[in-house]
Amino acid sequence: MAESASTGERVRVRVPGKINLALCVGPRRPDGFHDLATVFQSVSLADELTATPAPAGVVTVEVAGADAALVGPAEDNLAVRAARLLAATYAPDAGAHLQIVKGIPVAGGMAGGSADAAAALLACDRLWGLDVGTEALLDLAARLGSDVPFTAMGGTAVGHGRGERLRPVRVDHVFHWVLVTSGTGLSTPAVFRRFDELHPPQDVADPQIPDGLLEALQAGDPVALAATLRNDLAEPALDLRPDLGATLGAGTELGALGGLLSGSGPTCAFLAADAEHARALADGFRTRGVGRDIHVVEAPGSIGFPHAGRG
Ligand SMILES: C[C@](O)(CO)[C@H](O)COP(=O)(O)OP(=O)(O)OC[C@H]1O[C@@H](n2ccc(N)nc2=O)[C@H](O)[C@@H]1O
Ligand SMILES: Nc1ncnc2c1ncn2[C@@H]1O[C@H](COP(=O)(O)OP(=O)(O)OP(=O)(O)O)[C@@H](O)[C@H]1O
Repeated sequence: MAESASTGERVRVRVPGKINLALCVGPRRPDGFHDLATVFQSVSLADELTATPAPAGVVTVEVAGADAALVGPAEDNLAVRAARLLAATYAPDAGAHLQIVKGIPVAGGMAGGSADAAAALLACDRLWGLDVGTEALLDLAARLGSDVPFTAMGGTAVGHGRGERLRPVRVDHVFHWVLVTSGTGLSTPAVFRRFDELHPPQDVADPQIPDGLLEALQAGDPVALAATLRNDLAEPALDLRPDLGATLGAGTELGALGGLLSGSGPTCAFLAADAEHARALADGFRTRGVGRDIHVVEAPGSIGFPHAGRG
């Protein structure tokens, strides 16, 4: 988890969004999920969640920030569901007001809702004085969604299972990326469904992390990293949203080292050689009028819970 601070009866948590440097998708499982081999990395684009006390059994949410209008009703908010799940499991009489400031694009493939759920778990655990421990929080996180455990950990991690089985990876180098958001979101279940339509299960191999990816990360070598980036959801996402092909093409033309769809999209992520190159790429996207917002970010964007991973 990113930085958090408590002042009296107020707990504030800053929680980063993520990109998947590799998102390798296996066949659909009987439970409807897909086994993944993925490398998650936090980026320096974050939401902020503040939890304050509320009467017993009451959990409310208020959302502000760029994409606030796109977040659905309070009862569907993943942060509210997270706080209610923590209360139901450990503190039935607890209540909280949650205030979220969105910095992560909504429905952008960057795990914004998942990040807020992770932030709510950590903030309410502190607010209510529970101290349930990292393993228990990660268990609850996995029940809320496949991306929630990683957003609770932050940093860099290899993910297996449906993305909830995590192994943290130590990365001492910073990589520079440009994120190009889209004016219209993409539904994660719809992208996985199109993957199934395009790939009959018998044609889908067990997913593997691309050779050389982790070595490139640990060597701090963006050129080598660019050669290993992979997202198996790009094909179905581009099938649903052919306009994203132009965004990815613009990145190649502007000289990005590599580019890929972030998660299930539609945000596209472009790898730069260094901070100056990232700023130049961002200027290029702005000049061409590509995408909705252009963000220059660093990855990994935060340090996670120490020793939070599970094999
Ligand atoms: C695309 C990624 O963001 C990559 O990290 C994640 O795989 C999606 O994670 P998420 O949004 O937390 O997804 P969940 O809320 O767990 O699941 C939403 C839906 O996505 C599909 N889903 C998700 C994860 C997975 N490993 N296989 C799937 O098929 C399922 O249809 C599921 O009903
Ligand atoms: N706290 C929240 N922040 C943003 N979206 C939320 C939140 N709670 C629920 N949602 C809903 O979840 C849906 C997906 O939004 P989200 O921003 O999490 O997508 P995403 O980044 O594409 O997710 P992922 O990368 O995990 O697949 C949207 O329809 C949104 O209304």
